[in-house]
Amino acid sequence: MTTTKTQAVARKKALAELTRGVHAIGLFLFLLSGVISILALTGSFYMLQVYDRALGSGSIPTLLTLSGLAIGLYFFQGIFDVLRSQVLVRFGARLDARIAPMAHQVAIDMPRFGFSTSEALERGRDVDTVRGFLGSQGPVALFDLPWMPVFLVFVYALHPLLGALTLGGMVMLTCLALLTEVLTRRLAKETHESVINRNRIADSNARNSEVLRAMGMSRRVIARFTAANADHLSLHTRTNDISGTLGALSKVLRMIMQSAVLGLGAFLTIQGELSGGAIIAASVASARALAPIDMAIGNWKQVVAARTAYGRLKDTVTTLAGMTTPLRLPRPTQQLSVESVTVAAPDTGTVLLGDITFTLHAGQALGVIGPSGGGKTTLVRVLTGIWDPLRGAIRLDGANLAQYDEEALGSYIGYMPQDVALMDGTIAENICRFTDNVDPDAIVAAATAAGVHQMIVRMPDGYNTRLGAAGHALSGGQRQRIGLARALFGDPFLVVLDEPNSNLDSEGEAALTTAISGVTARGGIVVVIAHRPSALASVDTIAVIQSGKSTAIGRKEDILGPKPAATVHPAPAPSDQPAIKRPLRLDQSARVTT
Ligand SMILES: Nc1ncnc2c1ncn2[C@@H]1O[C@H](COP(=O)(O)OP(=O)(O)OP(=O)(O)O)[C@@H](O)[C@H]1O
Repeated sequence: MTTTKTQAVARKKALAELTRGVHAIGLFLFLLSGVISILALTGSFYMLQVYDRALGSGSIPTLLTLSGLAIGLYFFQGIFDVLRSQVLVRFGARLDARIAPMAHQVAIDMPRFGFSTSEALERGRDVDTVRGFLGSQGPVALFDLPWMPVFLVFVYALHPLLGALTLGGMVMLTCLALLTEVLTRRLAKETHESVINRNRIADSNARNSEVLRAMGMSRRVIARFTAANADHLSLHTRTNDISGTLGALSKVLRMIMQSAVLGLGAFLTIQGELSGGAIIAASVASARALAPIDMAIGNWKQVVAARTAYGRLKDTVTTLAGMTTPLRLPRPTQQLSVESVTVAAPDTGTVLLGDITFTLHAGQALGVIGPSGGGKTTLVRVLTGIWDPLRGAIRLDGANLAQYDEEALGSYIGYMPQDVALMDGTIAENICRFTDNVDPDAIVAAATAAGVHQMIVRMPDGYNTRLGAAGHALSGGQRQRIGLARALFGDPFLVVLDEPNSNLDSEGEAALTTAISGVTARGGIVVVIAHRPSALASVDTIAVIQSGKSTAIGRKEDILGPKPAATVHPAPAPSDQPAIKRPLRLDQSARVTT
């Protein structure tokens, strides 16, 4: 079977899994709604019997029997109503438990592809929207809709003219429901987009809290938020105006209908075509026939929101199912090869890095230098699998990164981003990447390799120090050093460090140099991005990346010149860039050999 076919089958299976039991539960609720609708005729039958039988005969026992029967049936109706809402709520909770992990998986993946965190978190809210809807009156109205003919038939049986009047009312209310759908559909989409836009600004403001305070920017960013919020409110108001107006119109129509049925009933009674009880019975039954449409119009906003959210969740599930889980490949031990790699930004498709080729062998350390915006972090993103290359391949021991199982690949790679934001948890949890049943020695070994063990044990709670959101309980340098320990945890084969010394003091820089040497000594590969030359002390190879190209790559001495005899770390060049000895032009396919 081809990969596309396999993925299509997997998507179908995932969708079937997601909707497993939906048909059975749907059928059960449909039938239950039928029973409830039939029981809802109790009031009408009661009226009919009381007027025509009990009052006619003047029999108290008949009246008592009828009343007792009606009360019993009302109780049954109540029990079935409770049962229906409980089934809906439990079904919502089951759906939530099934989808929430997948929605969260997508939410944490989305920012990698240029989506804002508020857009990403929206996926989590989609689950809440669907679950909330299932617990509301919306689905009750939808399940009652197909049973409206029961009441229509009842009214028709009382008198065809009353049936025709009720049918006319149903048609008018259905037209109103369709009009609500047409008028609010586009607005609902725009309102959703305006919420995301407003939340994106709110999210960005909250993230920059310190900068805003220090530079007195609060008033201006609040104004930006207020403008976005005003857009949202205007759309929200328009949507509510439409659904509110049409909702009120449908209520008025229902009341007119109820009176019209009474009036027509009275007319027919005067004409001697209808009994007194039938007037009330017809009025109650016709009101009940129109109630589901009225309720559907009233809940239309939620219906649209739940439908849209469910559509997005279905996409999420099928997309994730289309991804094949690769076989777990053995830990790489030999080499990293970058073969004619071109990288484009996932959101815009702009090419950021073109045709990069090099090979590193076990025990090698590559320093990547170049001006700001040249494409160094972009290289890091493809080396670590954060972004897929547009063309070319990154291979570890010959296997493309895409062939590795994501979790296994993560354990073969150590990555330290430019801005180290640690996670809410303890230092130990952060270093071991939240691994379950971890060997404490492995945590200490990683901290020791990063030269941060002493710093940690000097803290009052040592490895159990809680870091708070984004690790704000630590200084920038401390975060960077713990980030290095996290990158070194489990002795990964490939260690990629993006400007690992930007916040380090001399002690931290020395520890970094030792850590890099440690990785190469145990047969690992290090790629280190550096603006400050001290990070290059223990690398043997240098690549220069500028304007999205690799303009030079080769042995460190050839690119930077021989190391000055008296200094351990090369002195910074005037531009704060390592001085490059050779002109910035080299064969793109230059291979670094050991
Ligand atoms: N997600 C993205 N979408 C679009 N363009 C991007 C994205 N990320 C980076 N870029 C662009 O790609 C180019 C290279 O960025 P990159 O972060 O790789 O540079 P860099 O060499 O690491 O810079 P610095 O040394 O300042 O960190 C820049 O022009 C940047 O604007």
